[in-house]
Amino acid sequence: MRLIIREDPKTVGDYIANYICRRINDFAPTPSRPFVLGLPTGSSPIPTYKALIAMIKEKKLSFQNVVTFNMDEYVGLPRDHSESYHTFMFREFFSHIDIPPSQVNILDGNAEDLIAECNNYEQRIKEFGGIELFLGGIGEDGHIAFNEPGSSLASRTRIKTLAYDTILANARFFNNDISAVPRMALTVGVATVLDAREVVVVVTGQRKALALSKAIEEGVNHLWTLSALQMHPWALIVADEDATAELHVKTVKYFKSIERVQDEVERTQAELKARGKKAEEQVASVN
Ligand SMILES: N[C@@H]1[C@@H](O)[C@H](O)[C@@H](COP(=O)(O)O)O[C@@H]1O
Repeated sequence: MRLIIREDPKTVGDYIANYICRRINDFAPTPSRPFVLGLPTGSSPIPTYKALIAMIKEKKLSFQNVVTFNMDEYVGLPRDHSESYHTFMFREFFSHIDIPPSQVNILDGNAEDLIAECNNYEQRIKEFGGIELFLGGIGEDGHIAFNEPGSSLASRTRIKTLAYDTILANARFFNNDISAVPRMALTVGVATVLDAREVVVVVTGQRKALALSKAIEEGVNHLWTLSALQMHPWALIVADEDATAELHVKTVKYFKSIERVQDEVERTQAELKARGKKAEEQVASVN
């Protein structure tokens, strides 16, 4: 697992947006081979969405051949409610970009048969060949998507009862009226996230600091479901300085040094490549 630390939520968002932009452009998606991207809601990914919107407007990136799968949705909240995740995604992201709405997948928390809705979601992900990159956020209790403490690390898309802590945390979106926060949600499972070929998680703010330390400094544990990321072969967490408040100084220094060395390696590789190209050109001009 890699941990990248940036100054604040804005620079975290810029880093992740650049990262996703590079991945999608390198993948060079086409209609028959789209880039399949998993997406979260919450306040943490908003700076990433803002930066991606700017890149798409500047034509550095396109979502024409991107298919998205959102992580979760409340059960029983009307789809057009201002706090449904469906409304959130269109308000904060999809309405501002060039993605055809038919390529957006969001769980339907009002489906007549919620179990069938969850199973079909897993099936649809499979039909697209799996998720290439899953972007996630976390709750204060370390939950990824709505995989609350105690969720099976082998879980798949299903109905989940929300933890009281999550209901309290999300009341801020419902005029601080706890009774207005839905009690249940549909969510991809921990295993659904781990199945993605790459996972990137945004963690910002001091209120996420304990969760971050539990997830990366301690063992894999179902009480902090983000920790399951330790089992993933290609996982990246991008955090701001505030979110590192509970980490050991040694941990922060370690991950910062890894980034420095990685930068050096990449610079050297680029220099060698450029030198090789120049030599090739010289040989070609002599011939
Ligand atoms: N189900 C969502 C999570 O997917 C999200 O990561 C979390 C964090 O939200 P915020 O980024 O606003 O702290 O909120 C909810 O619980």
